[in-house]
Amino acid sequence: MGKRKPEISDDIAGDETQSAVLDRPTIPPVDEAAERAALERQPTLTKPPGSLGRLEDLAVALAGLTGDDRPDLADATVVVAAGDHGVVDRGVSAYPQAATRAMLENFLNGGAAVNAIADAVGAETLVVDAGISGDPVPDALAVRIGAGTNDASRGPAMTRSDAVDAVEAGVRIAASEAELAGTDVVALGEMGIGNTTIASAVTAALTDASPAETTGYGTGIDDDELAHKVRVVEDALAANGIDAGTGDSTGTLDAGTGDSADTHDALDVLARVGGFEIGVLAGVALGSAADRTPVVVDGVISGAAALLADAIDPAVRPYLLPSHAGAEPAHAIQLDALDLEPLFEYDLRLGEGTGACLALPIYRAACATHREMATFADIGLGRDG
Ligand SMILES: Cc1cc2ncn([C@H]3O[C@H](COP(=O)(O)O)[C@@H](O)[C@H]3O)c2cc1C
Ligand SMILES: O=C(O)c1cccnc1
Repeated sequence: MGKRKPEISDDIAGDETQSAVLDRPTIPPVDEAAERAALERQPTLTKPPGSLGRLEDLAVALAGLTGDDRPDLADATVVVAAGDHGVVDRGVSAYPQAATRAMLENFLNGGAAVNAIADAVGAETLVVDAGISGDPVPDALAVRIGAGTNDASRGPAMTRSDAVDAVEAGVRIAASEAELAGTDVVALGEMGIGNTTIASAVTAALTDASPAETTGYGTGIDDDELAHKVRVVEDALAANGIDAGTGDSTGTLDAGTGDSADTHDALDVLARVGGFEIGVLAGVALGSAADRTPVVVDGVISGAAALLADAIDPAVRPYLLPSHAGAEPAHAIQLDALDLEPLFEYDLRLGEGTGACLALPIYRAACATHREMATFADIGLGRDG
Protein backbone atom coordinates (compact mmCIF):
# COMPACT_ATOMS: atom_id res chain seq x y z
CA MET A 1 0.00 0.00 0.00
CA GLY A 2 2.99 2.26 -0.45
CA LYS A 3 3.44 2.83 3.26
CA ARG A 4 6.53 4.46 4.57
CA LYS A 5 7.74 3.51 7.99
CA PRO A 6 7.53 6.09 10.78
CA GLU A 7 10.69 8.13 10.87
CA ILE A 8 11.25 7.85 14.56
CA SER A 9 11.11 4.16 15.10
CA ASP A 10 10.42 1.07 13.14
CA ASP A 11 9.49 -0.93 16.19
CA ILE A 12 6.75 1.45 17.25
CA ALA A 13 3.97 -0.48 15.60
CA GLY A 14 5.50 -3.82 16.46
CA ASP A 15 3.22 -6.79 16.49
CA GLU A 16 3.94 -7.91 20.03
CA THR A 17 0.84 -8.20 22.16
CA GLN A 18 0.63 -5.76 25.04
CA SER A 19 0.87 -8.40 27.71
CA ALA A 20 3.90 -9.89 26.01
CA VAL A 21 5.90 -6.68 26.19
CA LEU A 22 4.81 -5.23 29.51
CA ASP A 23 6.46 -6.55 32.62
CA ARG A 24 3.84 -6.17 35.33
CA PRO A 25 2.03 -8.21 37.97
CA THR A 26 -1.47 -9.62 37.55
CA ILE A 27 -4.40 -7.57 38.80
CA PRO A 28 -6.63 -9.63 41.10
CA PRO A 29 -10.41 -9.59 40.78
CA VAL A 30 -12.49 -7.83 43.41
CA ASP A 31 -12.73 -9.81 46.68
CA GLU A 32 -16.39 -10.79 46.68
CA ALA A 33 -16.32 -12.20 50.21
CA ALA A 34 -15.04 -8.91 51.65
CA GLU A 35 -17.57 -7.00 49.57
CA ARG A 36 -20.40 -9.24 50.79
CA ALA A 37 -19.30 -8.90 54.43
CA ALA A 38 -19.29 -5.10 54.06
CA LEU A 39 -22.70 -5.16 52.41
CA GLU A 40 -24.06 -7.22 55.31
CA ARG A 41 -22.54 -4.88 57.89
CA GLN A 42 -24.09 -1.73 56.44
CA PRO A 43 -27.71 -2.32 57.65
CA THR A 44 -26.47 -3.15 61.17
CA LEU A 45 -24.99 0.34 61.64
CA THR A 46 -26.87 2.93 63.70
CA LYS A 47 -28.56 4.87 60.90
CA PRO A 48 -31.56 4.30 58.68
CA PRO A 49 -30.47 2.07 55.76
CA GLY A 50 -29.22 4.09 52.80
CA SER A 51 -29.10 7.32 54.79
CA LEU A 52 -25.39 7.80 54.14
CA GLY A 53 -26.14 7.69 50.44
CA ARG A 54 -23.17 7.13 48.17
CA LEU A 55 -20.82 6.86 51.15
CA GLU A 56 -22.35 3.42 51.75
CA ASP A 57 -21.70 2.31 48.17
CA LEU A 58 -18.15 3.63 48.34
CA ALA A 59 -17.44 1.74 51.57
CA VAL A 60 -18.72 -1.52 50.11
CA ALA A 61 -16.78 -1.03 46.87
CA LEU A 62 -13.60 -0.20 48.81
CA ALA A 63 -14.05 -3.36 50.89
CA GLY A 64 -14.21 -5.42 47.71
CA LEU A 65 -11.23 -3.90 46.04
CA THR A 66 -8.94 -3.74 49.08
CA GLY A 67 -10.02 -7.21 50.23
CA ASP A 68 -10.65 -5.81 53.72
CA ASP A 69 -14.28 -5.79 54.91
CA ARG A 70 -13.45 -2.78 57.13
CA PRO A 71 -11.12 -0.79 54.89
CA ASP A 72 -8.97 2.07 56.14
CA LEU A 73 -7.36 4.58 53.80
CA ALA A 74 -5.06 6.16 56.38
CA ASP A 75 -1.91 6.42 54.25
CA ALA A 76 -2.47 8.35 51.05
CA THR A 77 0.08 9.47 48.47
CA VAL A 78 -0.39 11.76 45.51
CA VAL A 79 2.00 10.96 42.68
CA VAL A 80 2.79 14.08 40.69
CA ALA A 81 4.47 12.94 37.46
CA ALA A 82 5.96 15.55 35.15
CA GLY A 83 6.88 15.40 31.49
CA ASP A 84 7.39 17.77 28.60
CA HIS A 85 5.74 17.65 25.20
CA GLY A 86 7.14 18.49 21.79
CA VAL A 87 3.68 19.56 20.69
CA VAL A 88 4.20 22.87 22.54
CA ASP A 89 6.07 23.96 19.41
CA ARG A 90 2.64 24.33 17.83
CA GLY A 91 1.55 27.04 20.29
CA VAL A 92 -1.13 25.06 22.13
CA SER A 93 -0.64 26.34 25.68
CA ALA A 94 -1.06 29.72 27.33
CA TYR A 95 2.26 29.13 29.14
CA PRO A 96 5.87 28.45 28.08
CA GLN A 97 7.46 25.04 28.48
CA ALA A 98 9.70 26.48 31.21
CA ALA A 99 6.67 26.35 33.52
CA THR A 100 7.00 22.56 33.72
CA ARG A 101 10.46 22.75 35.32
CA ALA A 102 9.57 25.74 37.50
CA MET A 103 6.52 23.88 38.82
CA LEU A 104 8.49 20.66 39.40
CA GLU A 105 10.81 22.70 41.63
CA ASN A 106 7.77 24.32 43.23
CA PHE A 107 6.29 20.87 44.07
CA LEU A 108 9.61 19.89 45.67
CA ASN A 109 9.62 23.12 47.71
CA GLY A 110 6.03 22.57 48.82
CA GLY A 111 4.70 25.70 47.13
CA ALA A 112 2.12 24.38 44.66
CA ALA A 113 -1.63 24.01 45.04
CA VAL A 114 -1.33 20.24 45.27
CA ASN A 115 1.14 20.56 48.16
CA ALA A 116 -1.28 22.73 50.10
CA ILE A 117 -4.26 20.49 49.43
CA ALA A 118 -2.29 17.30 50.11
CA ASP A 119 -1.19 18.80 53.44
CA ALA A 120 -4.74 19.88 54.24
CA VAL A 121 -6.13 16.38 53.66
CA GLY A 122 -3.15 14.45 55.05
CA ALA A 123 -1.51 12.96 51.97
CA GLU A 124 2.15 12.50 51.06
CA THR A 125 3.39 13.99 47.80
CA LEU A 126 5.71 11.99 45.54
CA VAL A 127 7.26 14.11 42.78
CA VAL A 128 8.37 12.16 39.71
CA ASP A 129 10.38 13.43 36.74
CA ALA A 130 9.08 11.22 33.95
CA GLY A 131 10.96 13.22 31.33
CA ILE A 132 10.98 16.99 31.32
CA SER A 133 13.16 18.87 28.87
CA GLY A 134 16.66 19.89 29.90
CA ASP A 135 18.63 18.48 32.80
CA PRO A 136 17.15 16.38 35.62
CA VAL A 137 15.74 18.29 38.58
CA PRO A 138 17.62 17.29 41.74
CA ASP A 139 15.42 15.64 44.41
CA ALA A 140 12.65 14.52 42.03
CA LEU A 141 12.32 10.77 41.65
CA ALA A 142 13.90 10.40 38.21
CA VAL A 143 12.45 7.85 35.82
CA ARG A 144 13.26 10.01 32.84
CA ILE A 145 12.23 8.31 29.63
CA GLY A 146 13.66 11.20 27.63
CA ALA A 147 14.03 14.97 27.72
CA GLY A 148 10.49 15.66 26.53
CA THR A 149 8.60 13.90 23.75
CA ASN A 150 8.66 14.61 20.02
CA ASP A 151 5.91 16.75 18.51
CA ALA A 152 3.00 14.31 18.20
CA SER A 153 1.36 16.50 15.58
CA ARG A 154 4.16 15.62 13.17
CA GLY A 155 4.71 11.94 13.99
CA PRO A 156 5.05 9.55 16.93
CA ALA A 157 5.65 11.27 20.27
CA MET A 158 7.98 8.47 21.35
CA THR A 159 9.09 4.99 20.38
CA ARG A 160 7.11 1.96 21.40
CA SER A 161 9.94 0.92 23.69
CA ASP A 162 9.77 4.34 25.40
CA ALA A 163 6.05 3.76 25.93
CA VAL A 164 6.75 0.35 27.48
CA ASP A 165 9.51 1.87 29.64
CA ALA A 166 7.18 4.62 30.88
CA VAL A 167 4.42 2.22 31.91
CA GLU A 168 6.89 -0.19 33.50
CA ALA A 169 8.49 2.70 35.43
CA GLY A 170 5.06 3.47 36.87
CA VAL A 171 4.49 -0.17 37.76
CA ARG A 172 7.85 -0.22 39.57
CA ILE A 173 7.02 2.97 41.49
CA ALA A 174 3.79 1.31 42.66
CA ALA A 175 5.69 -1.78 43.79
CA SER A 176 8.57 0.06 45.48
CA GLU A 177 8.66 -0.03 49.27
CA ALA A 178 10.37 3.37 49.30
CA GLU A 179 7.69 4.91 47.12
CA LEU A 180 4.14 3.55 46.99
CA ALA A 181 4.02 0.01 48.31
CA GLY A 182 2.17 0.07 51.64
CA THR A 183 0.21 3.19 50.75
CA ASP A 184 -3.53 2.64 51.28
CA VAL A 185 -4.67 4.88 48.43
CA VAL A 186 -2.92 6.57 45.53
CA ALA A 187 -4.01 9.85 43.93
CA LEU A 188 -2.83 10.59 40.38
CA GLY A 189 -1.38 14.01 39.59
CA GLU A 190 0.74 15.54 36.83
CA MET A 191 2.50 18.54 35.39
CA GLY A 192 3.54 19.13 31.80
CA ILE A 193 2.89 22.18 29.65
CA GLY A 194 0.99 21.04 26.56
CA ASN A 195 -0.42 17.92 28.17
CA THR A 196 -4.11 18.87 27.80
CA THR A 197 -3.50 18.71 24.02
CA ILE A 198 -2.00 15.25 24.44
CA ALA A 199 -4.82 14.13 26.75
CA SER A 200 -7.34 15.29 24.12
CA ALA A 201 -5.55 13.28 21.42
CA VAL A 202 -5.37 10.15 23.58
CA THR A 203 -9.06 10.48 24.45
CA ALA A 204 -10.06 10.89 20.80
CA ALA A 205 -7.92 7.87 19.92
CA LEU A 206 -9.46 5.62 22.58
CA THR A 207 -13.11 6.70 22.47
CA ASP A 208 -15.58 7.58 19.75
CA ALA A 209 -15.22 11.33 20.43
CA SER A 210 -13.70 13.72 17.89
CA PRO A 211 -10.89 16.26 18.59
CA ALA A 212 -13.48 19.06 18.53
CA GLU A 213 -15.29 17.25 21.35
CA THR A 214 -12.20 16.37 23.40
CA THR A 215 -10.25 19.63 23.20
CA GLY A 216 -10.58 22.46 25.70
CA TYR A 217 -9.00 25.68 26.91
CA GLY A 218 -6.30 24.07 29.07
CA THR A 219 -4.37 26.73 30.98
CA GLY A 220 -6.49 29.49 29.42
CA ILE A 221 -6.14 30.02 25.68
CA ASP A 222 -8.69 32.12 23.76
CA ASP A 223 -11.26 30.95 21.21
CA ASP A 224 -9.00 31.40 18.17
CA GLU A 225 -6.26 29.48 19.94
CA LEU A 226 -8.77 26.76 20.80
CA ALA A 227 -9.67 26.37 17.11
CA HIS A 228 -5.95 26.03 16.37
CA LYS A 229 -5.53 23.51 19.20
CA VAL A 230 -8.34 21.36 17.75
CA ARG A 231 -6.48 21.37 14.41
CA VAL A 232 -3.27 20.35 16.17
CA VAL A 233 -5.06 17.41 17.81
CA GLU A 234 -6.48 16.46 14.40
CA ASP A 235 -2.96 16.72 12.96
CA ALA A 236 -1.62 14.46 15.71
CA LEU A 237 -4.18 11.77 14.91
CA ALA A 238 -3.68 12.11 11.16
CA ALA A 239 0.11 12.14 11.38
CA ASN A 240 -0.09 8.95 13.40
CA GLY A 241 -2.64 7.12 11.29
CA ILE A 242 -5.39 7.27 13.91
CA ASP A 243 -8.94 7.76 12.68
CA ALA A 244 -10.43 10.59 14.75
CA GLY A 245 -13.57 9.91 16.67
CA THR A 246 -14.15 6.32 15.67
CA GLY A 247 -12.48 4.68 18.64
CA ASP A 248 -11.23 2.29 16.02
CA SER A 249 -8.01 1.50 14.25
CA THR A 250 -7.79 2.89 10.81
CA GLY A 251 -7.11 1.52 7.42
CA THR A 252 -6.75 5.00 6.01
CA LEU A 253 -3.23 6.10 5.58
CA ASP A 254 -2.16 9.47 6.77
CA ALA A 255 -0.13 12.05 4.96
CA GLY A 256 2.64 12.08 7.51
CA THR A 257 4.26 8.84 8.55
CA GLY A 258 2.29 6.68 6.18
CA ASP A 259 1.78 4.08 8.85
CA SER A 260 -1.55 3.22 10.36
CA ALA A 261 -1.99 2.91 14.08
CA ASP A 262 -3.69 0.24 16.07
CA THR A 263 -5.91 2.10 18.49
CA HIS A 264 -6.81 -1.16 20.17
CA ASP A 265 -3.20 -1.33 21.26
CA ALA A 266 -2.94 1.18 24.07
CA LEU A 267 0.85 1.12 24.04
CA ASP A 268 0.75 2.11 20.41
CA VAL A 269 -1.58 5.01 21.20
CA LEU A 270 0.68 6.06 24.09
CA ALA A 271 3.72 5.95 21.80
CA ARG A 272 2.09 7.91 19.00
CA VAL A 273 0.09 10.63 20.76
CA GLY A 274 0.89 10.23 24.48
CA GLY A 275 3.41 11.56 26.96
CA PHE A 276 5.98 10.22 29.40
CA GLU A 277 4.09 11.33 32.54
CA ILE A 278 0.86 9.85 31.18
CA GLY A 279 2.56 6.50 30.56
CA VAL A 280 4.09 6.52 34.05
CA LEU A 281 0.69 7.29 35.61
CA ALA A 282 -0.93 4.46 33.62
CA GLY A 283 1.75 2.18 35.06
CA VAL A 284 1.16 3.50 38.59
CA ALA A 285 -2.53 2.66 38.17
CA LEU A 286 -1.82 -0.86 36.88
CA GLY A 287 0.79 -1.54 39.57
CA SER A 288 -1.37 -0.16 42.39
CA ALA A 289 -4.34 -2.22 41.25
CA ALA A 290 -2.17 -5.34 41.30
CA ASP A 291 -1.56 -4.53 44.97
CA ARG A 292 -5.30 -3.96 45.67
CA THR A 293 -4.61 -0.27 46.22
CA PRO A 294 -7.35 2.10 45.05
CA VAL A 295 -6.30 4.79 42.57
CA VAL A 296 -8.08 8.15 42.56
CA VAL A 297 -8.24 9.76 39.13
CA ASP A 298 -7.82 13.54 38.96
CA GLY A 299 -8.47 15.68 35.86
CA VAL A 300 -8.16 15.24 32.13
CA ILE A 301 -4.51 14.17 32.04
CA SER A 302 -4.73 11.48 34.69
CA GLY A 303 -8.03 10.58 33.01
CA ALA A 304 -6.09 9.87 29.82
CA ALA A 305 -3.70 7.72 31.84
CA ALA A 306 -6.66 5.86 33.34
CA LEU A 307 -8.13 5.25 29.85
CA LEU A 308 -4.79 3.84 28.72
CA ALA A 309 -4.46 1.63 31.80
CA ASP A 310 -7.97 0.32 31.21
CA ALA A 311 -7.17 -0.35 27.54
CA ILE A 312 -4.01 -2.22 28.55
CA ASP A 313 -5.86 -4.31 31.14
CA PRO A 314 -9.58 -3.91 31.89
CA ALA A 315 -8.99 -5.68 35.22
CA VAL A 316 -7.78 -2.29 36.49
CA ARG A 317 -11.27 -0.80 36.19
CA PRO A 318 -12.66 -1.53 39.69
CA TYR A 319 -9.55 0.00 41.27
CA LEU A 320 -10.02 3.34 39.49
CA LEU A 321 -11.98 5.79 41.63
CA PRO A 322 -13.42 9.09 40.45
CA SER A 323 -12.87 12.46 42.08
CA HIS A 324 -14.23 15.64 40.49
CA ALA A 325 -15.90 16.51 37.20
CA GLY A 326 -13.36 18.81 35.56
CA ALA A 327 -13.75 21.69 33.16
CA GLU A 328 -11.93 20.12 30.20
CA PRO A 329 -14.46 18.49 27.84
CA ALA A 330 -12.45 15.27 27.46
CA HIS A 331 -12.79 14.65 31.18
CA ALA A 332 -16.52 13.85 31.05
CA ILE A 333 -15.89 11.64 28.00
CA GLN A 334 -13.19 9.75 29.90
CA LEU A 335 -15.28 9.30 33.03
CA ASP A 336 -18.20 8.10 30.96
CA ALA A 337 -16.00 5.61 29.07
CA LEU A 338 -14.67 4.30 32.39
CA ASP A 339 -18.14 4.25 33.94
CA LEU A 340 -17.01 6.56 36.76
CA GLU A 341 -19.49 8.92 38.37
CA PRO A 342 -17.68 11.99 39.72
CA LEU A 343 -18.10 12.78 43.42
CA PHE A 344 -18.29 16.53 42.98
CA GLU A 345 -17.93 19.39 40.56
CA TYR A 346 -15.83 22.30 41.72
CA ASP A 347 -14.83 24.07 38.47
CA LEU A 348 -11.30 22.78 38.90
CA ARG A 349 -9.03 23.06 35.87
CA LEU A 350 -5.58 22.70 37.30
CA GLY A 351 -4.55 19.07 37.46
CA GLU A 352 -1.47 18.31 39.65
CA GLY A 353 -3.68 15.86 41.58
CA THR A 354 -5.62 18.65 43.29
CA GLY A 355 -9.09 17.19 42.64
CA ALA A 356 -7.97 13.67 43.49
CA CYS A 357 -6.60 14.88 46.85
CA LEU A 358 -9.83 16.77 47.54
CA ALA A 359 -11.75 13.51 47.13
CA LEU A 360 -9.69 11.68 49.74
CA PRO A 361 -11.64 12.91 52.78
CA ILE A 362 -14.84 11.60 51.18
CA TYR A 363 -13.34 8.15 50.63
CA ARG A 364 -11.89 8.19 54.12
CA ALA A 365 -15.23 9.23 55.60
CA ALA A 366 -16.93 6.37 53.75
CA CYS A 367 -14.47 3.94 55.33
CA ALA A 368 -14.56 5.57 58.77
CA THR A 369 -18.35 5.44 59.09
CA HIS A 370 -18.37 1.85 57.89
CA ARG A 371 -15.56 0.83 60.24
CA GLU A 372 -16.23 2.87 63.38
CA MET A 373 -19.98 3.28 63.77
CA ALA A 374 -21.78 1.35 66.50
CA THR A 375 -24.30 -1.29 65.48
CA PHE A 376 -27.95 -1.39 66.57
CA ALA A 377 -27.02 -4.42 68.72
CA ASP A 378 -24.25 -2.35 70.41
CA ILE A 379 -26.74 0.29 71.54
CA GLY A 380 -29.55 -2.14 72.25
CA LEU A 381 -31.96 -0.68 69.70
CA GLY A 382 -34.13 -2.59 67.27
CA ARG A 383 -36.55 -1.31 64.66
CA ASP A 384 -39.37 -1.78 67.10
CA GLY A 385 -37.64 0.09 69.88
C1 LIG B 1 1.78 27.70 36.71
C2 LIG B 1 1.07 26.44 36.29
C3 LIG B 1 0.78 25.44 37.23
C4 LIG B 1 0.10 24.29 36.82
N1 LIG B 1 -0.28 23.20 37.50
C5 LIG B 1 -0.89 22.39 36.69
N2 LIG B 1 -0.94 22.89 35.46
C6 LIG B 1 -1.65 22.26 34.37
O1 LIG B 1 -1.50 22.94 33.14
C7 LIG B 1 -0.77 22.19 32.18
C8 LIG B 1 -1.62 21.78 31.04
O2 LIG B 1 -2.23 22.83 30.38
P1 LIG B 1 -1.83 23.21 28.89
O3 LIG B 1 -2.09 21.99 28.07
O4 LIG B 1 -2.73 24.36 28.55
O5 LIG B 1 -0.38 23.58 28.90
C9 LIG B 1 -0.26 20.97 32.89
O6 LIG B 1 1.02 21.21 33.32
C10 LIG B 1 -1.24 20.82 34.00
O7 LIG B 1 -0.86 20.03 35.03
C11 LIG B 1 -0.32 24.10 35.51
C12 LIG B 1 -0.04 25.08 34.55
C13 LIG B 1 0.66 26.26 34.94
C14 LIG B 1 0.97 27.29 33.91
O1 LIG C 1 -8.75 19.53 34.03
C1 LIG C 1 -7.52 19.42 34.17
O2 LIG C 1 -7.02 18.44 34.72
C2 LIG C 1 -6.62 20.50 33.64
C3 LIG C 1 -7.13 21.59 33.00
C4 LIG C 1 -6.28 22.57 32.54
C5 LIG C 1 -4.92 22.43 32.72
N1 LIG C 1 -4.44 21.36 33.32
C6 LIG C 1 -5.28 20.40 33.78
